[in-house]
Amino acid sequence: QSNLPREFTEKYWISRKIGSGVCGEVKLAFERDTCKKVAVKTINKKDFPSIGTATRNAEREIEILKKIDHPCLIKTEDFFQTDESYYIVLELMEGGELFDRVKAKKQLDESIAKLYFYQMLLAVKYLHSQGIIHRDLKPENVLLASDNDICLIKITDFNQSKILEETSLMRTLCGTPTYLAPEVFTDAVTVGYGRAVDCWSLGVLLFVCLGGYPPFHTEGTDMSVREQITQGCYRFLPSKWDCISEQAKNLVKKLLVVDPKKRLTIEEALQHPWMQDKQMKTTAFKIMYPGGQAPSEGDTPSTSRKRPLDDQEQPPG
Ligand SMILES: CCC/C(=N\NC(=N)N)c1ccc(NC(=O)c2cc3cc(OC)ccc3[nH]2)cc1
Repeated sequence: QSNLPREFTEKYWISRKIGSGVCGEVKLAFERDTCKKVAVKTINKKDFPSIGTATRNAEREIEILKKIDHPCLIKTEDFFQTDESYYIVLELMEGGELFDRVKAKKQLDESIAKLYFYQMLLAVKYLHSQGIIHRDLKPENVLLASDNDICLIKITDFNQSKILEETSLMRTLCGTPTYLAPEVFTDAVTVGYGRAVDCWSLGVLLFVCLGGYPPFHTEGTDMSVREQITQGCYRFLPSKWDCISEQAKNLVKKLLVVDPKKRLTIEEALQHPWMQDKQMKTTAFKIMYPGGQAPSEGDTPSTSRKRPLDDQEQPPG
């Protein structure tokens, strides 16, 4: 054990390593008084090229982790730090990473992939509503609550996330443009599509869950992965995709659109025919809100909704 803070070891008993990421590892731990199982993510401050960004990144991630509140986003339970590392105590997701589940199953049943994808859409919709772009959505960063196929998922790892704040361009475009050059307007039209990067990644995630292999990869082609992505060049291999519905394929196609302005938004993905599945949504709400009612106006101030939950988050009538 690298020198864990004393107040940490007084409260928790560290067991074994359960996952490892690029910037630190995840260990299983037990809260001494309650014997409750938790996950402890260690983020080493020194494992980064430029020390400054590491600490700033980790502090921003911790700021995000403390601010977010959604059933499909990882929650922190406790937090410690030493000069070398941050120790973040998290709810334990016993099912591990979606990456390993897809690998073990080869490809997910369409109904299971739909249940997980619906939860991912609601989680990312919530993040975007809080002005946060994840920017690193991948199967390694989607955790499963249990070993059952029907289970809650949570998105994690906000290391690459970005908090959208008001920009000087926004303030400029509010004023009278008497002296404003034309290119400020023409360049401005592409501004505000930061969220679209998460929609592309969700398209790749859905492709991997359904097909069991990534749409853009190295083997079997002489195009670089970069070229495949910039040209939107991928294939539905018949052996893997013949058993999958046209509607599912259609949603993948509409997310893996190269032009961010033409790509489906989260809202549009939630409206897609493949997502109009009352039984799946009923199941999703039961695992997301086991206590019963989904939050509505006012009783969960932390969601600070400007308007009542639209039909996406209301339990299906
Ligand atoms: C610090 C919180 C965000 C974070 N990573 N952040 C980052 N990489 N900068 C992060 C990254 C990974 C995890 N992973 C887990 O909690 C986890 C639980 C688990 C259980 C497993 O088997 C039972 C296997 C892998 C697991 N990972 C939790 C949080």
